[in-house]
Amino acid sequence: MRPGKSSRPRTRTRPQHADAVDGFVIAVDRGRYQCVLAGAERGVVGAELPTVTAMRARELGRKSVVVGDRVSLVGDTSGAEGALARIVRIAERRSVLRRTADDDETTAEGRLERVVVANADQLVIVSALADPPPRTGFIDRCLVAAYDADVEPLLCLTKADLAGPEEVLGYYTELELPYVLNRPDSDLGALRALLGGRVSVLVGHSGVGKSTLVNRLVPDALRAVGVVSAIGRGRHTSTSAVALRLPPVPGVDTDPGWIIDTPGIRSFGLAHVSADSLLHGFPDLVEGTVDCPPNCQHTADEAACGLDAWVAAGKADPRRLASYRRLLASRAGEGDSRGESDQRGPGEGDRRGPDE
Ligand SMILES: Nc1nc2c(ncn2[C@@H]2O[C@H](COP(=O)(O)OP(=O)(O)OP(=O)(O)O)[C@@H](O)[C@H]2O)c(=O)[nH]1
Ligand SMILES: [Zn+2]
Repeated sequence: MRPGKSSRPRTRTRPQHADAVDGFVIAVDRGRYQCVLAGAERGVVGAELPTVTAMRARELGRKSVVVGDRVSLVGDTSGAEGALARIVRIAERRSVLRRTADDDETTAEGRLERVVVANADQLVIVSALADPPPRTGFIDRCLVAAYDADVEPLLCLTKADLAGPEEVLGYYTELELPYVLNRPDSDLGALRALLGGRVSVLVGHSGVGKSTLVNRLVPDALRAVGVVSAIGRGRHTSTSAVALRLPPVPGVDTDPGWIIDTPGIRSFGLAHVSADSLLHGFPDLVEGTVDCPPNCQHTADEAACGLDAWVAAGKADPRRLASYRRLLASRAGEGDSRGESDQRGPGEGDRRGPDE
């Protein structure tokens, strides 16, 4: 079952792991990591996507491994039943998305690990146009998380058969936000094209039609092979993010991409995002801050904040400023309520915080 085992040197302290193979982490469940070997990841067409189960090598120390991580694997990477490989290296992450403080406090993994997804290229913000009505506050929060993580946002507006997109799109006119409209009978071609060649994270509130969309994008059969049989093994899994391989588009030779579904993630945390970075989620407001006093927190109680005049002059939608300030306040709350170290260091005690 384990080719070459007897002929290999069995030193446990090989410094470099020259024989390590590259893998892509698609699911995490109770200290076990499901990885797809590089190569298989791109090349496999059809149902079978072989996965390797791995655990963390002790040498990783306290470094976490999350879905989307590119890792180096040693040991038994055959993927055979019962085989266990070891993750010995985590490649530098090109992006990191963190969850909010209140998500998934019930598991040890959830409490310890705030990073949910690494190396995403795109954040697909799924929002219904009706039933439930769109929540721009949620979309704004996701946009901030995306810009902060250097992940491209894509607005996916579902239930377009129930309501038009004009109001939502009107709110975002200044942003030139890429978007797709979805209805039960719509052709997914445009969306698939935007997902091609990338790792895209899907996020959305309950009821917006995210599962419906994921089911249409990735047929059940593919998922059963890719993840359920690999980690489910008949028991309930506590996984909070799962990468799913998109099926190849007939007649198209390019990489169809991956989607990462985030069933347990209600939103993304912004406690680590500075007030100025938060502003990057509101490019329509940025210019309005050029005349702000130094260290302006841009909150409503900053008497000299330039944003009030900017909005009063009709340069931006007042709802956008209100949304920005709500996020500023909630971000401070996230840090406070969970005892997380917030942005204001002890040395800054004489400066008032954003929400006080
Ligand atoms: N009219 C309409 N209904 C839809 C559409 N997409 C999904 N639905 C319905 O909306 C409801 C919620 O869809 P789900 O896919 O379960 O929503 P979800 O976002 O996954 O929500 P959770 O399962 O709670 O996480 C279901 O009754 C779907 O049939 C759509 O495009 N148009
Ligand atoms: Zn200001």
